[in-house]
Amino acid sequence: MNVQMLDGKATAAEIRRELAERVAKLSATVGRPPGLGTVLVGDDPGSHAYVAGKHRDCAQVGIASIRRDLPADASQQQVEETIDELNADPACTGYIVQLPLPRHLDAGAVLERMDPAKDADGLHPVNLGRLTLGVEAPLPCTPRGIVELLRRHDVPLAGARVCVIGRGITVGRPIGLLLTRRSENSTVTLCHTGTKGLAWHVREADIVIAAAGSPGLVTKDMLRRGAAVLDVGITRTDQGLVGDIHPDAAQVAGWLAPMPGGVGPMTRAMLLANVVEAAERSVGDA
Ligand SMILES: Nc1nc2c(c(=O)[nH]1)N[C@@H](CN(C=O)c1ccc(C(=O)N[C@@H](CCC(=O)O)C(=O)O)cc1)CN2
Repeated sequence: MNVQMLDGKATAAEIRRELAERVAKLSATVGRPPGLGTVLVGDDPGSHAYVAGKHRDCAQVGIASIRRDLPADASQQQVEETIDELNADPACTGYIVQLPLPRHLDAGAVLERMDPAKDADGLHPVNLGRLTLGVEAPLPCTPRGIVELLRRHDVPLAGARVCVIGRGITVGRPIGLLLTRRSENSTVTLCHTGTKGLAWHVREADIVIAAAGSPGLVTKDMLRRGAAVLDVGITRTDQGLVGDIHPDAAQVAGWLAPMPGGVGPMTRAMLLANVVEAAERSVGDA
């Protein structure tokens, strides 16, 4: 089978070029560029790398960066004061709280404290609720990136059977809300560690989205020939990064979003898109 690569790196670069033009227009209209804030708590190397990448992307498209890094032992109160500060900062168009937070912190309370209008990740309960209701809202970055990647590569979505593996807040839970909108019209099955007969569900699917963080979980014998297969799992090992999709899947897949270079770069690009859209909305509201 000749697999078509879903090249997230190239697609994200194209999106950044499109966004840079919109940022230039916004900056001229408003008199200053839109600003993205990040709140990072602790020393997790992966989280540090992702936040650094987000700020590099901002510099590339002309978005201003506001970075708040807190120590691993930061208290709930310290984190919430940082949230209050960003909520009040007019230079901050939107911001994110890098997840996961250290275990001693209440992530739900932190997300709820954000101003929903400044939620660049679409993870505030109000925005997830708006998404559920089908009302305009910033969309969670990875699910939005997945849909954008599939659309820009003409992978058919209407009527497609999608198997999502993983029920996390950033990918597994919200992706079903996006893909079952009338505009996408897919049918989504959400699988997780409690799912019986995972291989059966995967084999039924036209599109498989693996976001379980379980290295090599999906192998070629589980897949329908010609399926679109998206690797969203990232496990850091001594041998480097390992995805949820076994390398042999390329032998039967019709499309493949690899890790690295597939969905990850799209997540970053969609964060920029959310900030630009928030800035455009605020110009419209003024
Ligand atoms: N507040 C949020 N926290 C987290 C999110 C999120 O969307 N919002 N998602 C992930 C981490 N993440 C962005 O924050 C992210 C993950 C992976 C990549 C990426 O580009 N990955 C590379 C490979 C990894 C690497 O090179 O280290 C790739 O797939 O090519 C970008 C962003 C959890 N937390």
